[in-house]
Amino acid sequence: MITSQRMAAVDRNAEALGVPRKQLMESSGNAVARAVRRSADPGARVAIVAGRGNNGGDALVAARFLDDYDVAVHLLGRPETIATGIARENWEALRAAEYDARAVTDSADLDLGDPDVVVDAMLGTGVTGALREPEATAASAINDADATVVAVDVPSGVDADTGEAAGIAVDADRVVTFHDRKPGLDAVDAAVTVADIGIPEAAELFTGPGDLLALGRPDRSHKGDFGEVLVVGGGPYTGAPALAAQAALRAGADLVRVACPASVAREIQGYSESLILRPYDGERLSPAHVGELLTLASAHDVTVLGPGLGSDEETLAAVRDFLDAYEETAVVDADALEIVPTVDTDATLLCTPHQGELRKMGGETDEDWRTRADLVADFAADLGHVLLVKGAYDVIADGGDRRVNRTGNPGMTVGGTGDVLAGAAGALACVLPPFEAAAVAAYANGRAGDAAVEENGYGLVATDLIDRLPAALWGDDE
Ligand SMILES: NC(=O)C1=CN([C@@H]2O[C@H](COP(=O)(O)OP(=O)(O)OC[C@H]3O[C@@H](n4cnc5c(N)ncnc54)[C@H](O)[C@@H]3O)[C@@H](O)[C@H]2O)[C@@H](O)CC1
Ligand SMILES: [K+]
Repeated sequence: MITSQRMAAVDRNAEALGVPRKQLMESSGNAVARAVRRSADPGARVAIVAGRGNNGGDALVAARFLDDYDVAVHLLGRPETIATGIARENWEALRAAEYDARAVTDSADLDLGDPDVVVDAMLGTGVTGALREPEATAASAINDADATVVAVDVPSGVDADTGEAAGIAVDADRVVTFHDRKPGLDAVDAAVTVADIGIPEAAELFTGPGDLLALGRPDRSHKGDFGEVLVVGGGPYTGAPALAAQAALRAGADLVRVACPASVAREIQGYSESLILRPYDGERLSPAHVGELLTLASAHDVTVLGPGLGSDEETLAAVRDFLDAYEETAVVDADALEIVPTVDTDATLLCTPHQGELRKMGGETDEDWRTRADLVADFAADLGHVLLVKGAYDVIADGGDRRVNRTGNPGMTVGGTGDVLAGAAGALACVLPPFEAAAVAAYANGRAGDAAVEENGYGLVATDLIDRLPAALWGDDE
C-alpha cells in the first residue's frame, strides 16, 4: 500500500536517483497498453479519454503501444492547458505522428463512438473534490458506454487514499495502478493490476528530496503554523539545550522554550537572545520539578527531553516520572534515552540514540547498514516507539516502516550535532508524524552538515548546521 503523498515523494526520489519522471510515464503507459491487450483483441476500437495531468499522460503514452488497435484519443481541454511538460511532450508526439488524437473543450462534443474498450485516464492521484466539467460529463459518457473500462492508476473521481468519490466517478472493470496498491482501491469493485514501473526500491528505502514534500510549501511563514517546542535540558551541560532550542527554531518551530536548572540559566541564555527560558530551582532536574514541567509541557506541541541533562540518578528518576505521566509527543535524546525501554508511557516517543546509546537501551547494532536496519527495526518493534539511530547511514524505524538516511559526513561526529538533530526533530514532529519527522530531520541535518563541509571543509562545529537547516529543509536543489 502507498498513499498519494508517499507516491509523490517516491516519484521525486526516483528522479533524484536518475530515473526521470518521463521514463516512469513511459513504463506506466506501457502497462496501460498491456491491460488493453488483456481486455480486447487487436483491431478492437479503443477510446482513450485523457485528462490534462500525468494520469492523462500515461494514456497518451499507451496509444503509441497500440498501433494494432483502432485507437482514438480524446484530450479533455485545450492542449496548452496540459499541466506537465512530460504529458505535453507525449501529446505532441501523438500529433506529430498523426494519431487520431483530438482536444475536446466542451464535453457535449465528446463522442466516444462505439468503443470496445475505454481507457479512463482523466484523473488519478491528483483529483481534488468532485469531478468538475468536462470530466463529470465525460465520466457519465464512459459509464454509459457498452465497453470494457480500463482505469489508469485509480478510476477518475475516486480518492486514491480513501476510495471515496465526492461526486460522479468512473465505474471501471479494470484498474492498472502503478508501483504499489493505493489504499482507496480496496473500495473499488474492479480487477486491479499493480504494474511495476521501474521505480528503484532505493527510492522508498533511502531518504531523498521527495521526503521533504511532506512539509508542504516553503512559504508557510505565518506564526503558529509550525508549533511550539519545549526543550527540557541543561544541568551538567549547557551548550546542548541551547543547540537543540536554536535548531528547533531554525527547523520551523514558531516558539521554543527551554526548561533548565536556574543555576545554568544565565549561561544558556548567553548562547542566544532568541531563547525563552523557564528555569526551575536547583542545579539539575529532579522529581520535585516534574509537576511544573508537565504543566509547562502541556502548553507545547512537542517536548525535546534530554540535551545536557546528565545522568545523575535523581535526574533519571525525574525523566522516568515525566515519561510516566506525559501523553503527547516527545523527542528523547542523550542521557534520558536509557529510561525509555523500562518506562510504560502513553507518550509518542521519537528516540534519537547514537549506536552506543542504542546498546545502552538494550538494542543491537552492526557496522553493516543493512544488518543494522534489520536490528533497529526489530528493536523499534519491541520498544513500541520511533527510533532514529545515528550512524554513517542513519536508520529510522517504527516497528513497521523503516528508512535509511545517507546524508551527512564524518565531520558530523563532532559534539553537539546530535543536539541539533534532536531540536530539528522536535520542530518537525509538530507538523509531521514522528516517523516522517525523524526521516526528514535526519535527512536535513545531514544535508546541513554536507553544505557546511562543502563551504568550509572539515572542522565542522554544531552551530554550522543550525543556520543551514532552512536551506536543507526547503531548498530542493538535488
Ligand atoms: N510515481 C508517480 O507518482 C507516477 C504517477 N503517474 C501518474 O500521474 C498521476 C498523477 O498525476 P497528476 O499529479 O498530474 O494528477 P492527475 O493527472 O491525477 O490530475 C491532475 C489534473 O486533474 C485536474 N483536476 C484535479 N481535480 C479535478 C476535479 N475534481 N475535476 C476536474 N479536474 C480536476 C487538475 O487541474 C490537473 O490538471 C497518477 O495518478 C499516475 O497516473 C505516472 O505517470 C507514473 C509515475
Ligand atoms: K483515471
